[in-house]
Amino acid sequence: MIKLENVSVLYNKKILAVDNISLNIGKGEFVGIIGLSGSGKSSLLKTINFLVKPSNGNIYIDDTDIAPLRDRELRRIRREIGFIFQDYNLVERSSVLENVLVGRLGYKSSLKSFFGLFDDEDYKVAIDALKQVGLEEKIFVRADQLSGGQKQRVAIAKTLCQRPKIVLADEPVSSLDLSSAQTVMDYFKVINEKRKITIMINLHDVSLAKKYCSRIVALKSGKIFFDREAGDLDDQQLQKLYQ
Ligand SMILES: Nc1ncnc2c1ncn2[C@@H]1O[C@H](COP(=O)(O)OP(=O)(O)OP(=O)(O)O)[C@@H](O)[C@H]1O
Repeated sequence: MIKLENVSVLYNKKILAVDNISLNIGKGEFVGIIGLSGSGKSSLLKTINFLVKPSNGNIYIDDTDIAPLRDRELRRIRREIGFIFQDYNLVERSSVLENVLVGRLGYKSSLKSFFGLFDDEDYKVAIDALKQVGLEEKIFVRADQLSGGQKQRVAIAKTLCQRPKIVLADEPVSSLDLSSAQTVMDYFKVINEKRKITIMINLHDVSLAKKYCSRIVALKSGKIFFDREAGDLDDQQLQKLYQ
């Protein structure tokens, strides 16, 4: 479903954030990316949907090489790849529903998107998505009145409105306390299991990665340090990773 072949990301012609990574992620996998700060986790995730262009290598989504795609085709592929940010990426002064509807824009003509015109189907999808993350009662509440954990659940609902096949999440729980982080991770698990959405998630907290992910890819200095099933991790390896 996601295939990376010898992918590198070089910033300003000198900082090699991702160093020749090859990786195959199958449909429905829940993959945690771990590693020290600066090891390239964020750059790796962002290069998968071309938020950051790779300086080398090929990226395939469902066997389609995305590098040669023109705007419209790239937009179609990106619509199927949700991206969740650490800082939620919501419009704070807008309601929960308005924020979630933004996830439908990829399905609208440019004119309808410009005027923010949504139809009954859009509202239905948005409300279903909010139910999925247990926030249907907050639908008319302004985003700035929510807790961090609730904001991240709104971000998940917004992404679900895209009807994604893949969700990439960049440190989505690192600003949250443990209990809110677990609640948010529980929702990732639900969308992975119920909707069969493939998830790649960057996590600082190894215990969360072990608890929720089926596979863990560890990065060190932009390279894969290890790649294994979550159940196979051992403390020695983790010690080496974080040395
Ligand atoms: N836009 C950018 N321009 C220049 N250098 C960058 C840029 N983004 C990241 N870097 C550098 O690339 C390297 C990898 O950063 P990246 O953010 O991918 O790592 P990370 O593992 O996600 O770190 P963190 O856990 O702190 O977010 C670092 O040296 C970082 O300073």
